[in-house]
Amino acid sequence: MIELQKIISVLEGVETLNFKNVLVKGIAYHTDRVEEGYIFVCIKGYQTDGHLYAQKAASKGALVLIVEDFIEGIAIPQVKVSNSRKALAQISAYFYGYPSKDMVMIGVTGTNGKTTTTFLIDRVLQKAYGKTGLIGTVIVKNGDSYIPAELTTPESLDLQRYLWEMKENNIKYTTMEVSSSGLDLNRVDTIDYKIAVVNNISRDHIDLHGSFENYVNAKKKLVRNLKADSVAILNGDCTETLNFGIETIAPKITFGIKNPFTSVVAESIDLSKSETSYKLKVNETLVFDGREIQPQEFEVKLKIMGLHNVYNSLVAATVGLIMGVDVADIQKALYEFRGVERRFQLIYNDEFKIIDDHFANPGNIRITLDTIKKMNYSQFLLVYAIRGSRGVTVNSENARVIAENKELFGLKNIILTTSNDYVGKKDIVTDDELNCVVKILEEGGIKTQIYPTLAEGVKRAIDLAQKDSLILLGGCQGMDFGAKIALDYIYQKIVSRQKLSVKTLKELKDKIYEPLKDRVAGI
Ligand SMILES: CC(=O)N[C@H]1[C@@H](OP(=O)(O)OP(=O)(O)OC[C@H]2O[C@@H](n3ccc(=O)[nH]c3=O)[C@H](O)[C@@H]2O)O[C@H](CO)[C@@H](O)[C@@H]1O[C@H](C)C(=O)N[C@@H](C)C(=O)N[C@H](CCC(=O)O)C(=O)O
Ligand SMILES: Nc1ncnc2c1ncn2[C@@H]1O[C@H](COP(=O)(O)OP(=O)(O)OP(=O)(O)O)[C@@H](O)[C@H]1O
Repeated sequence: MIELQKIISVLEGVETLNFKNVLVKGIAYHTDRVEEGYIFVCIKGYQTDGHLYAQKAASKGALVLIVEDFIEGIAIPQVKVSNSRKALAQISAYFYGYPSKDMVMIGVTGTNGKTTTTFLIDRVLQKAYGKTGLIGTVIVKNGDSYIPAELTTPESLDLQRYLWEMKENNIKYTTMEVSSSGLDLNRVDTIDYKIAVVNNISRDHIDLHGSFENYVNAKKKLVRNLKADSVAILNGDCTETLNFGIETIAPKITFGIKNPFTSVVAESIDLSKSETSYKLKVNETLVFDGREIQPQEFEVKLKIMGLHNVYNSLVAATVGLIMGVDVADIQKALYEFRGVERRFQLIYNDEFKIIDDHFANPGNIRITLDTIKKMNYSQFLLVYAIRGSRGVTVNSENARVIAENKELFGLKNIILTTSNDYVGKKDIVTDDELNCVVKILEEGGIKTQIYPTLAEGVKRAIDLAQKDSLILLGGCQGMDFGAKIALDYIYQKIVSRQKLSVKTLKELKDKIYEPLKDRVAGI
C-alpha cells in the first residue's frame, strides 16, 4: 500500500479536490478491474469517456479518481491532470518501482516485422543469457511462462505490471514491440530503451492516426526519447526510416541489403530454397556499452523464408553482436527459429507449397511479392481475402500494390474471397470494399476469380494446384482459418484418393497438421 501523496508526487501541475492522503492498493483504468482501495484513472477514449464511469468505480471501492475534469457529486479525492493517459503511465511506473530501470530494454518499431524481429532478438538473447522477457502482438513471455497478448504494446499499467513480474523473476533483458498507438497513447512513457530498432516505415494505420505524417511522427517518439548511451538501429534501405536518425542524440547503426555502405549488410542472399541463407558483413566498428565489435563476416542460415526475414534476422544478429553474444550462438539461435504464425509461414511443403501470410498493408504485400519473385515454383496462386472493416482506402492501397506486380499473375490466378464465413459482424466485407479491389485489379489488367467464402476460395486454389505450385494464403483469414481449411481439404483429398491403414492415416494427419500444432512456433 502506498500513500496517495507519494504517488501523485510524480505528476506535474496537479490540482486536487476532497484531498485525503489515503493508502492506495492498486490502480485501474477500466471499471471491471477496480477493487477496494484502488485509484481509478478516468481516460477520455475514442469510444467513450472514462469520467462517465467514475461513479461506478467509486461504488466498486475506488478511493481516488485521476481526472482531466473534476466530477461533481463524488466525495472521494480527485486529482486533476492535463493528460490522464500520461498520468497513468507515470503513476504505474512509480507504483511498480520502475522495473525497466533494472533491465536492458529493447524496443522494436516499424510498419512490418515487429513481431518476427522481437522473437528473433529474444531467441538470440535467450541463447546467451537463458531467461528473457518478450512483449508483443502474440504473447507476453516471462522466462519460461507466457500468456497470450491483448495488444501489441500493452497499456502502461499492464506493461509496468508485466515488467515488475519479470523483474521479480530476475529477467535482465526484455524485448518488446512498440506500436505507433503505444507511442501515441503514452503506453511506453517512462521506459528508457537501451536499444531502439526501426525496421521499416510504410503506409499503415492511417485509420488510427488520421494521416501518414501523424503515424510517422508517433513512431519517431521512440528514437526521440533515447539517451546518449543508447543506440538506434535503423534500416539503411528505407529513406523514411533513415530520417529517424536526425531525431535522436543516440548513436546510430544501420542495416540493409541494398546499400552496401550500411553498418551491417547481408550479401549473397539465397532465397531459392525452403531455407534462407546469406553472408552477414559488419562494415565498420560497432561501439555500444563499452564494447567494440570489429568488422567481420559470417554465414547466416534461416529456416524461415523471405527477403523480409533477411532484414529481421540482420537486426537480431546486430543486437546480438552489440550485446556481446558469440557469433556461434547468434547463428544457432537464428537457425533454430521456426517463425511466427501467419508471418510468411510455410504450412504445407509437399507436392506443392502453401504459405500463410497477413498480406495486410502495402509494405507487407510488396515484400511478400518481392520474395515470391525470387522463389522457384511452377505456378503461383494467390488466395486473397479482402479485409472487411478496413474501408475502401486501405483496401484500394493494398490492391494497387498487387496490381503493380502484374507480372506474377497469369490468367485468373488470383482467387478473391472474403472471410465472411468466419469473421464476426464488424469485419464483414462490404460490397464497396470488394468492388474497389476488383476494379483496381481489373484496371491493372489482372483477372480474378471471386468466391464469396474463404472455404470455397481456399479449396479452389488447392484444386488448381499442380506439381510445384506455390499457393499464398494472404489477407484477412481470421486467425488461422485459411490454413485449417487448406490442410483439412488436403487431408480429405489424400484420404479419398488412397486406401490407407489406421496407422498411416494417423501418420498422415500428424504430418499434415504439424505446422499448426505449435502456432506460436517461436517458443
Ligand atoms: C484505438 C485504441 O488504441 N484504443 C485503445 C483505447 O481505447 P479507447 O480510447 O477507445 O477507450 P474507450 O473504450 O473509449 O474507453 C475510455 C476509457 O473508459 C474506460 N471504460 C470503458 C468502458 C467501461 O465500461 N468502463 C471503463 O472504465 C476504458 O477502460 C478507457 O480507459 O484505450 C484502451 C485502454 O487503454 C485500449 O484498450 C484501446 O485499445 C483497443 C482495444 C485497440 O484495439 N487498440 C488497437 C488499435 C491498438 O492499440 N493497436 C496497436 C497496434 C497498432 C499500431 O501499430 O498502432 C497495439 O499496440 O496493439
Ligand atoms: N522486415 C519486414 N519488412 C517488410 N515486411 C515484413 C517484414 N517482416 C515481416 N514482414 C511482413 O509483415 C507480416 C507481419 O510480420 P510481423 O508480424 O513480424 O510484423 P508486425 O509489424 O509485428 O505486424 P503485426 O503487428 O501485425 O504482428 C509478415 O507476414 C511479412 O509478410
